[in-house]
Amino acid sequence: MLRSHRVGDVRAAEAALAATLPDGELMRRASQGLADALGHVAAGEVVLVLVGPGNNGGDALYAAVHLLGRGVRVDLCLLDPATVHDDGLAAALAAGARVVDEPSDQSHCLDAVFGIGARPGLTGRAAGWAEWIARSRPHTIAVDVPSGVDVDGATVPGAHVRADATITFGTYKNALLVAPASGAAGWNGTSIPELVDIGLGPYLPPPSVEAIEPSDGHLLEDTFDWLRSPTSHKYARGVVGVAAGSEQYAGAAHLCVAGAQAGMAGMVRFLGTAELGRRVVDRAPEVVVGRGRVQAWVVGPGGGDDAGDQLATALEDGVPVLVDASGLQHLPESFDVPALLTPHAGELAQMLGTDRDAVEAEPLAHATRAAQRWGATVLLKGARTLVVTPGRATRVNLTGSPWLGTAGSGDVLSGLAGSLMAAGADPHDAGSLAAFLHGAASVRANLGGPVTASAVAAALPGTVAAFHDGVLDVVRDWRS
Ligand SMILES: NC(=O)C1=CN([C@@H]2O[C@H](COP(=O)(O)OP(=O)(O)OC[C@H]3O[C@@H](n4cnc5c(N)ncnc54)[C@H](OP(=O)(O)O)[C@@H]3O)[C@@H](O)[C@H]2O)[C@@H](O)CC1
Ligand SMILES: Nc1ncnc2c1ncn2[C@@H]1O[C@H](COP(=O)(O)OP(=O)(O)O)[C@@H](O)[C@H]1O
Repeated sequence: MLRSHRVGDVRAAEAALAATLPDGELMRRASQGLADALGHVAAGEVVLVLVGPGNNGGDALYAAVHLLGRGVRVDLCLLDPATVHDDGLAAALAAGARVVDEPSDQSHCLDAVFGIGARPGLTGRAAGWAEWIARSRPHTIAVDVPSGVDVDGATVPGAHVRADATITFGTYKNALLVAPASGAAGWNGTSIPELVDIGLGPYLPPPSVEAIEPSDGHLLEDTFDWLRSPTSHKYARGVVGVAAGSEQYAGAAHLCVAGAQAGMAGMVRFLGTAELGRRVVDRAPEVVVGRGRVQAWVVGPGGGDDAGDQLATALEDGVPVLVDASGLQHLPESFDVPALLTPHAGELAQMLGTDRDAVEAEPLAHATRAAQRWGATVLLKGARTLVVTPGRATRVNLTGSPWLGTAGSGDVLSGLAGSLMAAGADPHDAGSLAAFLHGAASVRANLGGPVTASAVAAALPGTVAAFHDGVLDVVRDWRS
């Protein structure tokens, strides 16, 4: 699991760790890690270091000393000479760095303007530097976080640096994992921002945000008891009820069922018109049509006018329910059963009475508001799907690629997540595991190119097996 922490928690952990160490040891570790991560910069090349007023600037100044020792040339732009980290500046100057007034034609840049002490949005010279980076495109590495982003809220309310990569210290910060701020951190293809271990681990509280990784396949056995039982049977695995599809969106029934069949449940029960039921069974003969006992419901994907009635009927069963698409327009005041709501940004905006742009600008805040409002788990679909449950660490999904934004892929996701709930996962685990597997399946189906929702569903069983066996390799393809 990748974990990120809020600034206040990082500062408290740093203080507790620093109290056990000689003065300056933490910055020594951070700057050494930073210099190691800059191993690709060759002797003779020029790095421009943008130096702010605090410890973030200090980290970069000491890293510059290592670079200069390797024959790299270092130019320094100081935001304010009066507030710069004095000892760091003296060390860098003694090692051969030179101070320049403004950026010019340097091919490498180290953004050490602000770190976790940042107030969001750059102004004055710092904003000008961010513009220079956007215009001149030096290869830019952000120190700890890209300057100007909102570190905890993971938003980008004003001018900020867009980096090619970020080297962060001790633990991830929310802005590095969660959109839209993560877009400034320089996710590149299959790689992720680099974490330098400075020994913070034992001092950190539970995370604010976490992300499932390919090595977390143990989560399946942790979550689904029957996986370890030699005597398990289809009812032990659970039955998922799918009320999806309509005359207009008949395909949603197939895709949702395909997702559900690729999940952990032992049986899929379909509820819809007789005609739709016949078509579903034609394509998936394992599916049982009609009412009956289920351990979880999926209601709403591709639903028609009867989505509200279907949701009311499902809720009478007293089992966990996943509500998607048109079902989201008929939410009760609150839920008596565990509930997983799976809107995209437009649907969440409608639920909260705001507009899509507002949700996309602040997805974490809006998903959190909805989770609190309905006392439910909210899975906000998007490039960085969020799963928010009151009282739990938010999960962000880091698998997939932009190719996953294709018609019907949300229907596959809801079937899969519902199937995981029927098989015993709570909404938080079901939503986050489903988002992880769904994204990974899309990349495995066709790394670097288009996929259909059907292809994603077809790749799911193999993805589940590889995850379980600990042999998942490439699971994401992001560029920012
Ligand atoms: N703590 C540790 O032990 C370790 C810390 N480490 C490193 O320290 C970094 C945190 O350093 P930091 O606390 O000095 O804050 P930093 O981000 O450099 O900001 C400096 C000051 O800038 C100002 N300011 C902020 N935003 C602004 C804006 N938009 N526009 C204008 N001004 C703005 C604000 O000052 P103010 O204006 O509020 O007086 C702020 O206090 C951390 O990210 C990591 O790199 C590592 O070495 C490991 C050990
Ligand atoms: N840019 C993107 N990068 C990665 N995944 C995306 C992107 N855009 C959308 N997705 C994923 O694709 C799915 C789309 O779901 P949804 O919007 O409900 O589509 P549909 O209604 O057509 O099924 C979600 O799982 C979402 O997280």
